Amino acid sequence: MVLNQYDNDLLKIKNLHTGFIIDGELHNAIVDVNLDVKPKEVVCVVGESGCGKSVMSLSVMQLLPKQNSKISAGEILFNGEDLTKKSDKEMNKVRGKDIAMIFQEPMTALNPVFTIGSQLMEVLFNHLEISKKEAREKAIVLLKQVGISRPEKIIDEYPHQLSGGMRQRVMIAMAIALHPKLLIADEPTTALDVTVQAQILELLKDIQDKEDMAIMLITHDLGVVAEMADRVIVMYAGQVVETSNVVELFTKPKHPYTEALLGSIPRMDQDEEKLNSIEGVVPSLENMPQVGCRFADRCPKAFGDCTKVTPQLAEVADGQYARCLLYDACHPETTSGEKEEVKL
Ligand SMILES: Nc1ncnc2c1ncn2[C@@H]1O[C@H](COP(=O)(O)OP(=O)(O)OP(=O)(O)O)[C@@H](O)[C@H]1O
Repeated sequence: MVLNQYDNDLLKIKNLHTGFIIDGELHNAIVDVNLDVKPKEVVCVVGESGCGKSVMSLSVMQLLPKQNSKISAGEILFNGEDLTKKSDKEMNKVRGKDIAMIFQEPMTALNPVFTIGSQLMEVLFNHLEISKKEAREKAIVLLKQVGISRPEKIIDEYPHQLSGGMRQRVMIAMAIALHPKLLIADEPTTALDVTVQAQILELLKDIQDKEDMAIMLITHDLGVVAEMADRVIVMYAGQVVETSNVVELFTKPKHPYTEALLGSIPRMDQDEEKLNSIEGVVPSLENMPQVGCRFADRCPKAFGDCTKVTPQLAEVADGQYARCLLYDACHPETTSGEKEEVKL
């Protein structure tokens, strides 16, 4: 694939809508998602459970169940080529080689009845014409590269013989085996304890640097975001509600949902007994508001029009985008911080 000289994005998702067929009707799980990942960039996607992070990433990989899901609109451009137009055979070539993915629980991604070596070698055989001996040597090098000591022994072991952290390292080895330009990591450290989590994040950073690889890291952990991200995409109820570089996101969040997420991080100097949380839940697909802001009923800053006018994602500060009527010129914020109702 040749990078389009007019477009410096490695991945560009445009107006993506992906839905599930429930009781014969298509319900969109993600709506009008726009985002991009530049070469070598670490983009973190954050949001509460159920906000569409995984559906978005599985849409990129074309790994959603065909029988009940559908990309109903939009484009997923990778190096300028639309992945939604590719056949299964073409996507098999992209997966692993150009874009790789790791998941939260490596035990579910690894096959328990095959050795680590045979699973790693299979990735190599799928894309490269090499002998068994060469593949085994490459597999050992890869295991070393992800920090597995005694790789010559581990290569012949089965997944259940390894710790959670080692299994995730094996998954990372499989993911980087073919030097992909983009790694999608869906909650890669959630199932691990904190020390192992820190080691895995360190490893991902190190590999990203050495391999010149971009990472789209999906997480609900803002500590991970602060540690890893160049840029952050905040999702809520199937939509991107804010995108910003990491420093601005933490220092000058724009969307009330981002503010609420940041406000729910426990702080050492907090003397309140109760942790801050965002009241309410993300609406289910069947109960998604079709008009207005999807966060309105949980938003402390909501005003009259928020349930009536659907906000669009718009640039609200240099390089910072938010989907919120607070920044719509028709809905000016008063100096007192109160919102004015627009008089038509
Ligand atoms: N196979 C499926 N069939 C029907 N609905 C689904 C399916 N997979 C996901 N959904 C729905 O799509 C919405 C988005 O789910 P998704 O898994 O992308 O959320 P998420 O942000 O990744 O959450 P988590 O952090 O818990 O993984 C949710 O309402 C979920 O119930």
